[in-house]
Amino acid sequence: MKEELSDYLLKNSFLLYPDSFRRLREDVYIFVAKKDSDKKIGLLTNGNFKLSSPHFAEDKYVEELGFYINLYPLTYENYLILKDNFGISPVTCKEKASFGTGDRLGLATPAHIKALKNYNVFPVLAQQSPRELVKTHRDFKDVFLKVILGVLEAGYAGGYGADADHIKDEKYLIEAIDAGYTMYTLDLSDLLVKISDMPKSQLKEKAQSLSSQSREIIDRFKGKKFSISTDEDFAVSEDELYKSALTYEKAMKFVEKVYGILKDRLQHFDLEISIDEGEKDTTVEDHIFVAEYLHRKGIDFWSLAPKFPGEFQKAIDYKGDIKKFTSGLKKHYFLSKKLGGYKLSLHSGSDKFSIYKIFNEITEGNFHIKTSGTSWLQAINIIFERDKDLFNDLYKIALDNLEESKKAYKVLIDRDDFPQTIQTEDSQILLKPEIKQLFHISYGVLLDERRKEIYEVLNKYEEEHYEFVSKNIENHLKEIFNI
Ligand SMILES: O=C(O)[C@@H](O)[C@@H](O)[C@H](O)C(=O)CO
Repeated sequence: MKEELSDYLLKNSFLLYPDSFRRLREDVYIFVAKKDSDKKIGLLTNGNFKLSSPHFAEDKYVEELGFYINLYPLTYENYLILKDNFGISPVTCKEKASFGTGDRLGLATPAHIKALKNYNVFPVLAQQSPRELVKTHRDFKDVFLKVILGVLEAGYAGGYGADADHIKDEKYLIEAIDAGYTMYTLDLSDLLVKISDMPKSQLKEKAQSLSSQSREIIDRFKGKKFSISTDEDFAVSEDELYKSALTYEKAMKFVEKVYGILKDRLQHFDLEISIDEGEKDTTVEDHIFVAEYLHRKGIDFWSLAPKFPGEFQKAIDYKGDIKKFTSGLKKHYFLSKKLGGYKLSLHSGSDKFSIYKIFNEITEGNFHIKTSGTSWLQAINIIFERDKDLFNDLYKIALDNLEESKKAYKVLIDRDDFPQTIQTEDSQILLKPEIKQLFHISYGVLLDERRKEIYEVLNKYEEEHYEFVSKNIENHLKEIFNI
């Protein structure tokens, strides 16, 4: 039947995505088809199941298929009808290992699935932060819908999650809840109290105002010794615990508030606490304070993203001392087991090839890794391959706006690191770390200035784009799982 459908669609100028064609129930088949760059959800039915605003030919009975055919835009309304009938929604994660793939352009989900489905890892496909939404002029619903479309296009019937990433306020939280996200990453970085320049006397004075719960945590853990293995142990410092309490207590109130909202509105969700974008590495005392505080408030979080030793800059490999990273990771993992069953999450996880294996090994496969910009860079790679003029244009725009783009991301590049024009004959040029970072953080301005042109190239070379994205994610996974 797939071939007949494909022929029929072709006659009507639509291209069928063959993997998308599947039976949802006895009398309903679903598929995705595209005309130019416009993708539609198609249904073959016996005439009694419909979505709204049919686009193709309402209730047209097609003799050679033996079904009625309709094509629909994937609107949120249509998603809800599909969801209620066929359970195509994202779900919370029950697996040990999970991997997040942000898709800034809303085009990459089929490619992400192609790579992820071959590994024992739970895919979190709709992962986007408000920072990314603002820069790409999208919203949580749009990200969500593009992922659903990608899931249907790939014919993927497995579980997957949707991560409202780096939530810092209620407005975005509510938008994500309304859209149907399953994972909520609370980014506490803006709420951390800066104590690094406070004199000791002021610290002491401030400590007087800590809540009784914070004091209890300090009393319970101060001076405690933990043994990771026969030759690895660490002790918890009272001074450091005070500093952690002073730094994090305010942020804990935000988590409490958000948790209350999530509990009121949702039956199931995965909650991630992200403290990786703070100014200093997460100490064991920070970790203990945060996890204990939340547990004592009955807040059951799914994962914690500490700031591990070393630099986790966007788009490039880990920078720093791998021994220190390993030792820090061991302590955090030890604590995550000791304090209660949440996993560790690695943010800025794109291209951190030199530490993936260690991360998997030390966490015994209990981890979450987030990537996003690395998939956007594959779009840039395609443009480099297929349209040098556009690529040169994008390079110039990115350079001209570097200072603005740097405001949102911590990177070490400067205007002086870059030549005025780029050697496009050099096929390795996009592997240079500074070039990767430049494009990685410039997506906002590039989409503002050349959105139409970028999407046109990616639509024209869709298969190649998918190939680039899936190979790249596969390279990440191979390294993680040491394959
Ligand atoms: O760019 C963003 O805002 C996000 O994609 C990231 O910060 C995300 O949390 C991440 O770490 C992806 O690598």
